Amino acid sequence: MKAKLALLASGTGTNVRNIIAHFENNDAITVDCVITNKSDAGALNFALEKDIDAFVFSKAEFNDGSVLELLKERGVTHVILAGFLLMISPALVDHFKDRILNIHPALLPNYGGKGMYGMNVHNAVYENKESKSGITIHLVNEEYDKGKILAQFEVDIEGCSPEEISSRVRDLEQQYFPGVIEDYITAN
Ligand SMILES: Nc1nc2c(c(=O)[nH]1)N[C@@H](CN(C=O)c1ccc(C(=O)N[C@@H](CCC(=O)O)C(=O)O)cc1)CN2
Ligand SMILES: NCC(=O)N[C@@H]1O[C@H](COP(=O)([O-])[O-])[C@@H](O)[C@H]1O
Repeated sequence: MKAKLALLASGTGTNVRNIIAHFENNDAITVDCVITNKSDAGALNFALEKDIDAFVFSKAEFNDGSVLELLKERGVTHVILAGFLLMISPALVDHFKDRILNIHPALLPNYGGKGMYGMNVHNAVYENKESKSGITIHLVNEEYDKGKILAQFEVDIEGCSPEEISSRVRDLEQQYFPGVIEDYITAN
């Protein structure tokens, strides 16, 4: 069965851009749409550049069933959280059970949960003088960052500033996230 992805993002969209590029010539797995809660999200521009439908919804609409309805109407099979900063509702988690993937910019279970996003994560890792950081790709359940871990990748961060940590972690995201998505969908 062909897979249709909805990419959810709130920020600059480097992961959205990378995922779109990765699946551009893939007939089995396609990017159906990009959805954001921020009208100024960079992710919107990357979608429009590639003629991929893009939508902006409010936080309320993510929770009142509007986004779920759109996903059903479009026949989306998997939801990819690519720097999405709102809690995914129980209704969405239930409908897409084991079919929502998230990337977290740290080595869970450490440095996860409410408030742990973007530079907040890298600042905390820096303050705790960690020698390593990395990324975690996991299934999404009803809590922040508690779903089944699918993959983790580490990077040395000795002597790095929070900004340098962010850069090294982003490199891991670019290198691994699309492939983990593809492997998971292909195997399940
Ligand atoms: N049901 C789930 N929803 C989401 C998950 C998840 O695992 N289960 N992952 C997050 C992504 N994420 C970490 O990977 C994350 C994103 C945002 C927050 C957070 O604290 N957000 C703030 C609001 C920020 C804003 O509005 O700009 C908050 O909730 O107060 C924590 C973790 C995506 N959704
Ligand atoms: N906890 C969630 C979280 O912090 N996600 C992080 O937001 C960034 C989005 O960047 P992008 O918009 O350039 O893809 C990424 O580093 C991603 O890991």
